[in-house]
Amino acid sequence: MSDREEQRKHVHVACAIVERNGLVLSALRSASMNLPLRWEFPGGKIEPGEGREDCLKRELVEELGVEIEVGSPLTPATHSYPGFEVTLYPFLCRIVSGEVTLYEHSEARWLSPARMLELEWADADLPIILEYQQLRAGARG
Ligand SMILES: Nc1nc2c([nH]c(=O)n2[C@@H]2O[C@H](COP(=O)(O)OP(=O)(O)OP(=O)(O)O)[C@@H](O)[C@H]2O)c(=O)[nH]1
Repeated sequence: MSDREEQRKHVHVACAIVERNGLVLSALRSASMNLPLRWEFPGGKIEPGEGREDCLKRELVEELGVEIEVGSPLTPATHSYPGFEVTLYPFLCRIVSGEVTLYEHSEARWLSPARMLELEWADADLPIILEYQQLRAGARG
């Protein structure tokens, strides 16, 4: 690996696939955020020494004011954006208390899994969405 690649910023992000009544929660990044106006799964950067599940629980309280239960992981996805790389660690989750309140995002929507790709997602999310759609299509048999 060259010095340049070693110095490239790589962020590790836990993200929540929050399910309720067969729908999944998506959140729109606000115009002031990095990757503005792209849809994403709520979550954020894992802090030093923090577990992925603990990160998710913290981020969901900070971003949306909800407490969640963290369930099974899906496959982590790594993506190169201009200027940085990200690895996303997705987990199936459900809300155990609180109402979704937008503290950082500009919009939130509950989507059916089959219609998720009608929105413009952050590029790194695409493999996660495809895996999730297969999982849920399989669950319906
Ligand atoms: N939470 C979340 N972040 C994602 C997703 N997909 C994706 O590429 N990301 C990227 O992962 C990073 C998450 O960082 P973050 O939300 O904690 O922080 P940020 O860059 O918005 O702001 P900050 O650096 O001021 O904390 C962002 O660069 C974001 O663009 C996703 O589905 N959920």
